[in-house]
Amino acid sequence: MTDQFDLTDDQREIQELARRFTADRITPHAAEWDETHHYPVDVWKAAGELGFGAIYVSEASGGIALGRLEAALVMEAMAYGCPATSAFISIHNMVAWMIDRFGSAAIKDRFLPGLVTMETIGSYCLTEPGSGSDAAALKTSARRDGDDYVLNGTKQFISGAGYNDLYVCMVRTGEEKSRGISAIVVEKGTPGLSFGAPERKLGWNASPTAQVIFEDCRVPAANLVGTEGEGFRIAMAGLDGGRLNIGACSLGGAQRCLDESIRYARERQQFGQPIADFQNTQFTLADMATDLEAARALLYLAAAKVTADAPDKSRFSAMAKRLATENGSSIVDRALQLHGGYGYLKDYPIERFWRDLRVHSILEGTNQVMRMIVGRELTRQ
Ligand SMILES: CCCCCCCC(=O)SCCNC(=O)CCNC(=O)[C@H](O)C(C)(C)COP(=O)(O)OP(=O)(O)OC[C@H]1O[C@@H](n2cnc3c(N)ncnc32)[C@H](O)[C@@H]1OP(=O)(O)O
Repeated sequence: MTDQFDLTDDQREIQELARRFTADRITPHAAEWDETHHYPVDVWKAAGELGFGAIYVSEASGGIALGRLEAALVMEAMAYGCPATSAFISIHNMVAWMIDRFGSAAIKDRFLPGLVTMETIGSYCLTEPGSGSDAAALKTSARRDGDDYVLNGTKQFISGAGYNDLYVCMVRTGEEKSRGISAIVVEKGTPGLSFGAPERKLGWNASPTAQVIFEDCRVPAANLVGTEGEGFRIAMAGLDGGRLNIGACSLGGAQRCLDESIRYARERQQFGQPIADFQNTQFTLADMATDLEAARALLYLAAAKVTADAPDKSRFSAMAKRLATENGSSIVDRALQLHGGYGYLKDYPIERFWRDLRVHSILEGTNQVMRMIVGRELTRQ
């Protein structure tokens, strides 16, 4: 359990704060949000007041300047109630950090105060209809025209599209594949910016997903994050942290399903005894707990490496994301099996976690891309 990990008092404090927030504001409503596809913006604002919108943004920019382990603790705690909500907070934190870490003083002053409090909410726009895993093949163009860039193209699978206020978009400003990409902030309401119809999904219903469409969308050149051509590296650096957070969301969801399974196994009677007394149940629970702790240990180690900016941080982040999301889905699947027919019903929370966690092996880099990152680094001369 997390409690046995050697956390500092400050880390326990933020973990406890996130757990209380989740118990009060997220868990009681998560099933309804899933059912009604509700995007809980009011809950974001309350999370922002606690500093959860800018967990690893510097104090100079108004953030709470904690490390990636603290961020993982918050994501994990929130995902215990609703993985989709927690994952959305993760994306917002990634966007705020990218602006803080790479943005000019002017764009930090302009955009970070709202992002930090979650008065304004940010989206991350990398994927396109024709470029998913091969992100550097993106085509959305940004042509320089005077003091502006003029954007044309479409971004795909964008969380919060149409609802959120700021879109950090990776766009093509040059010919060279990854070095011809820049990052730019586009504000909602900019002429030429529109959104596709909401995607109909298996899960993650509390987080809307749609296309972001640019048609001669004129954006001030001052909105560039970093320098021209730096966008791909900024996008990848953001994902080093984002992938940890998604892994942490899987840990939180899996922990909830393990706890629900233990409770159910003690209560459910079959063949004259609680199913918890059967060796099959005990072995299943034992494996679920072991797989969860193994993934958690690797993820916390990876978080420490990203905080320390260690040379192997990207590899560890990829390994941790892969293990936590795969173990997470497998734990939830076993929880569903242990619940029998009831696990398949919406009367129990398991099926929602099963649907929500499934996408974590796909987004913020498929687990095949995670293996590619690890394999490349291991075999590099
Ligand atoms: C409900 C919704 C369902 C679907 C949701 C989908 C949501 C999303 O879309 S989230 C976005 C997910 N997309 C991804 O994760 C993209 C996956 N792909 C990748 O990560 C990369 O393209 C990857 C790893 C395959 C590498 O690509 P590749 O084109 O070979 O680039 P590569 O040569 O490694 O690197 C190019 C440059 O970036 C730099 N770079 C690479 N990784 C990093 C990093 N982690 N940090 C900093 N710089 C980096 C490299 O050093 C290199 O720099 P330089 O040009 O100076 O040498």
